[in-house]
Amino acid sequence: MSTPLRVAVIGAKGRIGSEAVRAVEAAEDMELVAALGRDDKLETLVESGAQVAVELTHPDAVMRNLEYCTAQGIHAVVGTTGWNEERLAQLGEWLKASPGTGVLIAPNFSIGAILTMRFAQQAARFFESVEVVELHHTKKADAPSGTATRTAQLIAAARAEAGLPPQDDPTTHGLPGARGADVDGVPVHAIRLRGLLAHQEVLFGGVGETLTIRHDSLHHSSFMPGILLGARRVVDVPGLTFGLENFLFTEGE
Ligand SMILES: NC(=O)C1=CN([C@@H]2O[C@H](COP(=O)(O)OP(=O)(O)OC[C@H]3O[C@@H](n4cnc5c(N)ncnc54)[C@H](OP(=O)(O)O)[C@@H]3O)[C@@H](O)[C@H]2O)C=CC1
Ligand SMILES: O=C(O)C1=N[C@H](C(=O)O)C[C@H](O)C1
Repeated sequence: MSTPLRVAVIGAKGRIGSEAVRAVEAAEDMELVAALGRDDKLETLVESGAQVAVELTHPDAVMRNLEYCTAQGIHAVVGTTGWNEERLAQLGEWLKASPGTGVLIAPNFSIGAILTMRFAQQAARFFESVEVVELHHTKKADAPSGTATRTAQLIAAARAEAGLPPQDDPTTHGLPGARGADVDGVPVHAIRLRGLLAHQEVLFGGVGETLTIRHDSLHHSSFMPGILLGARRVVDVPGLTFGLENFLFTEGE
């Protein structure tokens, strides 16, 4: 049997982090070498010999953690949200200074959510209207979700590629926010409700018909196969990979 992959989890006491700790412990080809909470030192990652850090913390913490990991040549699988162009550019600089290190940022690790994005991308060019509704638990720090933002960006790119005009919105009266956030011309609505975990609907409208693509993550276990796959693959893919689909689909699929 080959040597197990040495994996650490940062944010190990959180909702998804605690599930990731259990998943890594249960994986036969991995060894959990560190489980870091807010008060633990990042130096533990080096001391424990971690090859991959799974980063599942908070948008306020993720950059500091990744600066450390990339400087130390520790690969990272990142589920934490809150990404924008500026943050990605900064991460790109750190990776440039650390050739050979791989970072995977996955707005969503669940296969259903990745397929939702893919199907939405495919459907986008056929419909005049599209809106995204994401629904999450009440403890979520960011809105709209990373998944909804990514979904809207992919839809907008597909519409632009197909030569579709911007969506017409005749709203001139009402309350600010009623039409949601504008992500590249796609309205995105964020709902926070007790009892929910992570859910998304992509609603398309055309002449006399609508199409709704819906995904529900009912438990944090839905994210685990994606995290484990990311950890196995990221060690062989230097630089930044954005989206788990890059490790799931073959070219042209
Ligand atoms: N990509 C995906 O598929 C998924 C992504 N997520 C994302 O993962 C992130 C975490 O979500 P969730 O588990 O629900 O959040 P939680 O608040 O439950 O967990 C975050 C954990 O990180 C800890 N933490 C905060 N700062 C640091 C730090 N500097 N170092 C180490 N640990 C730290 C927190 O500690 P404390 O408790 O002391 O505050 C907490 O235990 C979010 O950005 C969320 O959107 C979530 C699910 C799926
Ligand atoms: O905070 C969460 O819970 C989730 N965050 C990710 C996101 O913002 O898209 C993934 C999933 O929706 C759960």
